[in-house]
Amino acid sequence: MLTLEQATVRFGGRAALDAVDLDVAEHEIVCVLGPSGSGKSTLLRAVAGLTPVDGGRVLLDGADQAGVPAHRRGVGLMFQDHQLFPQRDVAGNVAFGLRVRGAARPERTARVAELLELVGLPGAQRRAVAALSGGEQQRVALARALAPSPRLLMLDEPLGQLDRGLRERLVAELRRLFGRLGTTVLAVTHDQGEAFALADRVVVMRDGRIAQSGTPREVWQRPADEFTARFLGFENVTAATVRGEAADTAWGRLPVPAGSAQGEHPLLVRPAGVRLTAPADGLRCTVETRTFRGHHVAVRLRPETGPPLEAVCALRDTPEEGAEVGAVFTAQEVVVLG
Ligand SMILES: Nc1ncnc2c1ncn2[C@@H]1O[C@H](COP(=O)(O)OP(=O)(O)OP(=O)(O)O)[C@@H](O)[C@H]1O
Repeated sequence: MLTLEQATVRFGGRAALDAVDLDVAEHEIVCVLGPSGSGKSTLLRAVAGLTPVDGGRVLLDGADQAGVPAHRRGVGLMFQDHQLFPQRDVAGNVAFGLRVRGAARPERTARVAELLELVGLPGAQRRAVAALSGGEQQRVALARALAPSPRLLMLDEPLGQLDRGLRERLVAELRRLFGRLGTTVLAVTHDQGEAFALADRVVVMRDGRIAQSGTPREVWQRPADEFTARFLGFENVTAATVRGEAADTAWGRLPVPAGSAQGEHPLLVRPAGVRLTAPADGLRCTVETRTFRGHHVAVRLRPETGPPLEAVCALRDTPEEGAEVGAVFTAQEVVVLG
């Protein structure tokens, strides 16, 4: 339903969006992920019609949007800081887009009630927005964006201001809600957890280009390159020379899955692929730090050769800080990167 063809936006000669091709299907939830300045907001603004494209095309349902102003594109926008109208009550905020569209009062009243029910704030019509919690304000902003039934809903860091626990809850709620409504969503976030929990498809951006696009599982399991792997928080990345099902690296010779690309490539070992043994049975390492993460412990190792390694251990198997251990690598958790 949304197509970008070679979409380009330049600011003073520099491309913030650089010949981007992207398709979003009806009912799909796509999350654009990337570091600060990678062009995520520019992408949203170009689709919304708030920033004109300098090259390429934006199509909605097959129609080129060149020259179509933002308010005629039929897209809903929800920004990071909600931008609720503080002088209006909840109903006044939710009804805003409906009023702009000229909906009659009975229709507005019914729609506002329906939406507040949907976002989990039934009966909140007359409450003052200033008196709402951050999570409640976020729900009101969402109801307001959904009110005119946009064909495409765009969210820019929708949960940016909220604390982690609330974000995790809301993200699960949002996914269920969008699924039920069949909403097509293009969301932007720099938070991987949020993107992976919300999206059917994740698009990773770097310097105005798409570095990788795939299902959360695909991107997580097979990051396309070193940039994406590091951006996702993987630290066990090193240069490697791959021959057959083995790779020579600074950590010694590692097993790699059959069919891996051959020759010189960066190589990623997921932390689950680093198993701890007796020092003599693997790469000798010193345990530097241990970080408790609920059901497991992240262990940072200083190997006798090569960069630091991150491993995960079960709570009861965790070695002491300062202990000498051996590291053994599991081929299934090794990814030869592009
Ligand atoms: N109006 C503007 N004028 C000049 N440069 C701009 C403008 N808007 C964005 N840029 C530049 O374009 C690049 C991409 O910015 P953009 O806001 O799209 O990135 P982002 O990925 O959304 O970043 P963040 O996560 O920090 O919001 C940046 O280098 C930014 O400085």
